[in-house]
Amino acid sequence: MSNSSAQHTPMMAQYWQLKNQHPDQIMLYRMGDFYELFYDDAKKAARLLDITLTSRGQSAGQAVPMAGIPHHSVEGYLAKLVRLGESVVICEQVGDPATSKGPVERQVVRIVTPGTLTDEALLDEHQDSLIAAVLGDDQLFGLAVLDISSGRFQVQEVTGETALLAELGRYNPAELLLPEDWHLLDRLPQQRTRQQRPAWEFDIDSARKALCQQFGTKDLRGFGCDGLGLALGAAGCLLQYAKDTQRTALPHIRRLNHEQASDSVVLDAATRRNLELDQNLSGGRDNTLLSVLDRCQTAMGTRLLTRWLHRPLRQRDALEQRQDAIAHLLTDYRFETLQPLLKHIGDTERVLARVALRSARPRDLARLRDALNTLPELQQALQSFADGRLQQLAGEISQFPQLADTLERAIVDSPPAVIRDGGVLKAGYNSELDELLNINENAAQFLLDLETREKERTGLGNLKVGYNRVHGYYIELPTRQAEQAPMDYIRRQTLKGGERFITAELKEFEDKALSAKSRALALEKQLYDQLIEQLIAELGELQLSAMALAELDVLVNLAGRTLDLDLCRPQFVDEPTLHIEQGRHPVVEQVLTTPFVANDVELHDDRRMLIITGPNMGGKSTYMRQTALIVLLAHIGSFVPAAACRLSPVDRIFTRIGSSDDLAGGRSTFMVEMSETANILHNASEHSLVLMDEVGRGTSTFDGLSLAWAAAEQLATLRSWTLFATHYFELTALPEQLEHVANVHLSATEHKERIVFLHHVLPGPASQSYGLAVAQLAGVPEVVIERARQHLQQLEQQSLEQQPRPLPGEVRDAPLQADLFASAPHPVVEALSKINPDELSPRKALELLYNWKDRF
Ligand SMILES: Nc1ncnc2c1ncn2[C@@H]1O[C@H](COP(=O)(O)OP(=O)(O)OP(=O)(O)O)[C@@H](O)[C@H]1O
Repeated sequence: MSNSSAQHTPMMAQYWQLKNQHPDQIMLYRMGDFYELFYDDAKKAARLLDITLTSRGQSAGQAVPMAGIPHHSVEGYLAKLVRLGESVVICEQVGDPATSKGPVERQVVRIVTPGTLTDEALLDEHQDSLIAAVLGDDQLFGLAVLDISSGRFQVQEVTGETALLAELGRYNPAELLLPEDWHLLDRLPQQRTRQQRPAWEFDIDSARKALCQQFGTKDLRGFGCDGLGLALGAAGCLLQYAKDTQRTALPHIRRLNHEQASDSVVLDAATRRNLELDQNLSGGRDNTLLSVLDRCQTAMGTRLLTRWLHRPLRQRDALEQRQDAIAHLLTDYRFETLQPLLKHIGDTERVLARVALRSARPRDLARLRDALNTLPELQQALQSFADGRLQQLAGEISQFPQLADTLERAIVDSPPAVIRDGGVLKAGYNSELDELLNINENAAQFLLDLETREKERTGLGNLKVGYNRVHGYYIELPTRQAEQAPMDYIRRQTLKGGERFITAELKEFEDKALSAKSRALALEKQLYDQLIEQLIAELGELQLSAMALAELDVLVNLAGRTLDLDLCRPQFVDEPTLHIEQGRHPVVEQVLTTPFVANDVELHDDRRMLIITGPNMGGKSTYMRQTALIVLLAHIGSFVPAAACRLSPVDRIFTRIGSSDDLAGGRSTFMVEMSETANILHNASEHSLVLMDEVGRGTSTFDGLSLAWAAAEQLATLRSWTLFATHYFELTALPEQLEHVANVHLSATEHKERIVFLHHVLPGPASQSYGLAVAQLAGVPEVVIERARQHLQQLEQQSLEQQPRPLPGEVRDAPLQADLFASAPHPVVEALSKINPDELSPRKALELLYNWKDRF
């Protein structure tokens, strides 16, 4: 059904005129107190929102399917639709119903899409809400990312598909814009809301112009973006999309940040996931690095800390500045004076974005008022801090005495949620408004007086003066007294038990009161808009202050956490080093009920790889992950969970941990494992930290062992910092062959036939494997364990006969050990072991031979 088909009613004709411009989005069409949905939109919304599908008369000869949402509860429905990945077009009545002929004029005022949200109710305060655009060929990609709820706008060019996917993994945008018919469409992750845009929207020259216009600059040199091509194309498309959806100017988007991959420690998507930075492996937020580290006072602080964790830095200067600031805040517990002040600052960043979009709510302004009122005290505290970065931040946090004063005078202490019904501005802020409100307030007294007067005049004791929204003011008499109403009473309404009247005097009052009320509301709205304009005039300074406040919050938080979690300051050094004394896993140590066993890591130029062996459950993964987390924390400028730490800067952290199917992407466990390994072997350098956990276990023992061996050899050649945990015992021979490789193992012991894990990392290879002991611990039935034990003995015996274990010092080219676990002994061999040839007749022997020949 569309506008083009046959004759519609005037209302439906108007609807189609707007709907045809947004065929793929759900349209909410304002009609009085409801937002209505029609046709397919109604059917879809009924299904998604579980609301009733009805129909509204007929248009063009057919019933019109319809569903409706009360306007005051639209936010909840919007949130649900957007979370389901839908975009929603909001159509409001803009004409005056009293004066319009035919349907009231309507307009699209806003399009709500998953990536362009700014309403507080639709956003998760602890997570950035991003939209990204991407374009490019097989090799070079332009990527632009916008956070419309803060104004942060970033561009970069990335080389290679893996790097692009890693960046998309880092940003995890709620919505992704792509050129139509883009050849790489299928290779991008499925789950995001994607919008395909016409190719011309990515045009680089037009983008350059639009961006300069947005920022009010001649070129993009000031942002270090002039040399970019594809990234600008992506940014141009993104900006246009943001304007289309918001339908208003975007004054808070004031600059473009050019991100360079070389500034940060690269984390690929798998590493981000494996290290459980802000999401655990089951997708939740508990027991993540962020959950342990974040006690920020403001939501914008939490979001900044999350960004830091996802983008560790390589610039030593910047990191040491942060460390100095944390150390300074720790001295004399200075951070404690700032914490309560920062709490008052709130989420200024998002409040300012709503101010810029002119959608700020009264409570936003109240929060901003509280924040601005806190600044003088905060500044005063900062003045006494003699630290470089803290002083810089203090310089960026301005004070806004005039704005603070205006907001203080203007906004009531606890304003209502919306400006619509008034009650937001304080008495005394504007005399005209006060006067209009006075008329209203005096009305109550006037009516009481009138009632007393009329009772006296008429002698009718049951006379009442009242008000109702439809009929206005009235004088009410019970039916039996209505006959006695004076001549000047004009009948207005008959009720069941009474009559309502109006008098000339009451009518005159009503006109004055009602007009005063609507005039007061209009004036209040106008004054409110003026306030917003005043704030917009200082938006740049306000945004700068908010950014600095968020950083201050993160630093104060890191100082606080240093004390609570017993962290130490890591020291960056030039010579290749990774030295950790008594390192701990910050998350595991929080959840354990038993004491955590701290362990050292000692790597340097002559010792770059550790082959880690030990029983299952021994703590290999924990040891490797804690090392990665310590290195990562050092690279965000934080203190780290260890007694001491010295390290040279790393360029990337790679992890090949655990097994996860990528069924949606059509890749098996082993395929995922090998793709990740390939990525590591292609990209690791001598500055990279590589964690390899049980590589090769996804395939047969021979293949797996050979692959693990070769991968370890290659990493040793690349000289990456490598922690290589394995159950292939053969790999413990590697240190004898390769320089700078060493064995360590996780200790365990047996006590009363039960295994006890000590979790200590000790030099040398593990002495035995304990696999069966762990299985027993896990509750595998005793008969199965016993059977496995017999089988193991048999296998070990055979393996010894076929291939003795390497002697210390013996050098081998490649692993040669038998396929220990893949196969049982051949049945012929088994049968042979059971017969005694001396007892066989020649005929029986020949029979057996024929028999075996037939069967095998
Ligand atoms: N240093 C430690 N101190 C105390 N407990 C630890 C320590 N390391 C690990 N653990 C405990 O042991 C459990 C198993 O650790 P982890 O997963 O690291 O073992 P693993 O050797 O990698 O096992 P698998 O080979 O089966 O993967 C952890 O969940 C934790 O409870």
